[in-house]
Amino acid sequence: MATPHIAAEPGDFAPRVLMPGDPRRALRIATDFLADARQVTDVRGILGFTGTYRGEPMSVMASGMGAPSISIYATELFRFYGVERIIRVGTAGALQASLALGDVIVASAAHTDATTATVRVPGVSLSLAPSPRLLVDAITVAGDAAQVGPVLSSDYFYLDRPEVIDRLAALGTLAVEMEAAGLYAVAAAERREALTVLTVSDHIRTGEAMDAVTRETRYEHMVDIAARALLARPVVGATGSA
Ligand SMILES: O=P(O)(O)O[C@H]1O[C@H](CO)[C@@H](O)[C@H]1O
Ligand SMILES: O=c1cc[nH]c(=O)[nH]1
Repeated sequence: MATPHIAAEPGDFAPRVLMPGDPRRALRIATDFLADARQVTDVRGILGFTGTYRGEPMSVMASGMGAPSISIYATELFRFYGVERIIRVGTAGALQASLALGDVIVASAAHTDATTATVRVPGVSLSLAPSPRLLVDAITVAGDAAQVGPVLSSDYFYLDRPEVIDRLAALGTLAVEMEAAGLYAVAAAERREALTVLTVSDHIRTGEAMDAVTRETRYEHMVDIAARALLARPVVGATGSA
């Protein structure tokens, strides 16, 4: 069995998946966090691994960048590989002075300029949000170690729109990234669970930024929160997740 974008067999993925954008971060997370990790797919260089975390099966798979890319992988994992729960573990640019490089954000909602909010129900802009129970689990696990709030999932990495950023920041938006909204829309459509946890890699206000290697490697705190939230409740099936 293979899908157009994943070359794995049935049972190759665990019901719980960590999903960074970067395939190299996926490899590092599998190596650092999972026991007995084995590679299960590498189509287009989008690496996926399955092993165990604290004795429970868990997978790590990259999403690539942007809503179209994560929508493909999340849909195929939910629809064809029995995945029940995905937590994106990504990087983001901070919009608020309260955030510093390396801080962790739990994305309780995702504003977006992508069509993913408006294409599914004509005339309606969907509220794109994580699974409430997964959100509560992550907040409980993180305690004071993460800020919780809305993010902007943008289709644009390079687009100078200070007025948009200012307005979103004034509305309490914590940071900008590119995939949370796409993931939340797919999870709603497939009736599965999803959440996004982010590490601040740069600051839109101050111009501070991690270099590429630090961005790839500084994920321990974020992944620890995400992996423990994934495990917080048993997985009992698509419509009856505990
Ligand atoms: O570090 P990742 O998870 O890829 O996330 C962020 O980094 C990429 C842009 O550099 C986008 O994918 C954005 O969402
Ligand atoms: O999408 C992203 C990710 C990190 N920083 C940004 O400014 N945008």
